[in-house]
Amino acid sequence: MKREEVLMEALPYIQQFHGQTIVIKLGGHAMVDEEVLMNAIKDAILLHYVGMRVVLVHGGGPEITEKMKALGKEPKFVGGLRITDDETLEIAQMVLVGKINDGIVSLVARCGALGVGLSGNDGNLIMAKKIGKQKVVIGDEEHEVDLGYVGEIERINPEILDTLLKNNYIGVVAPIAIDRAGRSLNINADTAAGEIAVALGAFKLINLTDVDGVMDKERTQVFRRLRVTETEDLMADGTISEGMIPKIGSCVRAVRGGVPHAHIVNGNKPHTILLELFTDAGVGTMITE
Ligand SMILES: Nc1ncnc2c1ncn2[C@@H]1O[C@H](COP(=O)(O)OP(=O)(O)O)[C@@H](O)[C@H]1O
Ligand SMILES: CC(=O)N[C@@H](CCC(=O)OP(=O)(O)O)C(=O)O
Repeated sequence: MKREEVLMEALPYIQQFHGQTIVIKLGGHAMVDEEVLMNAIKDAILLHYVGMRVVLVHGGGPEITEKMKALGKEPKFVGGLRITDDETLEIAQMVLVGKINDGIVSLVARCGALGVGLSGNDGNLIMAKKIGKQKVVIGDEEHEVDLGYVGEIERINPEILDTLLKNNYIGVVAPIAIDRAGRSLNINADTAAGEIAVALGAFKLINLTDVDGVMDKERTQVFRRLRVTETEDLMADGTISEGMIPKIGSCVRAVRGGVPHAHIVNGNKPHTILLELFTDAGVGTMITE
């Protein structure tokens, strides 16, 4: 395709997206490779300059795990959620808020835009309550495990993000929430991104991961478009498993909550966000109601 044709193919999308809000979840694996992260941020900045209101919600699970191990702590998960004691919460806050969030804001600045870093504590952005005890089956026996300082989201107060977006900043959000008593809780970043997309009335939620999208059971083909009911069938027959479950969960929450499209794309390949949004064919999976 000629260069002018590529640009003209993007025009109707640019017109449609202008002034709309987009929430991009940066997956934990992208966080350990600066080049991968930089490519995603460059795409986000292009979206910002074509007039979209951009919010980046990041993970950092692999880095929290690494830091815990370095400090002699063994990471444990129940249903994909990290069991979080006092010390783990401190490590998670250090890694997510102190390191990763700040690092992303710096990269945004290096790419020529202004980012503001927030955790869910800021302006009561993400309010949550402790999940508490969860049932797990070990062998033949059912046990109850207390997840500790892990939160389930009760409410998003998007005013602080709205204020930043209105003033032309890119919002960068770490997955830490605050409870009613003002204590911090660790929350899953996919869930946070879905809830924030709903609360902001976003036009799109993009979830970046390490595969090309939602794939069939044999992992040979990517589904380009899926309806919520189809994702439910793929969950029921085990096609969607492991780390893909919370991603689909947050996409389903988002589209059910009024976000017209949620996308899952490969963050390890350069500029997949732009190719998914600005080309007719797309490159990942688009989920709609
Ligand atoms: N149907 C599916 N299609 C694609 N990937 C799947 C599917 N089911 C499970 N997965 C797994 O989900 C993983 C993505 O989740 P995860 O590793 O948690 O990503 P991230 O760290 O980017 O948040 C993929 O690498 C893949 O192993
Ligand atoms: C409660 C819980 O599990 N919180 C996550 C927060 C980070 C996250 O979600 O990071 P990814 O997107 O990289 O998985 C954790 O501690 O790993």
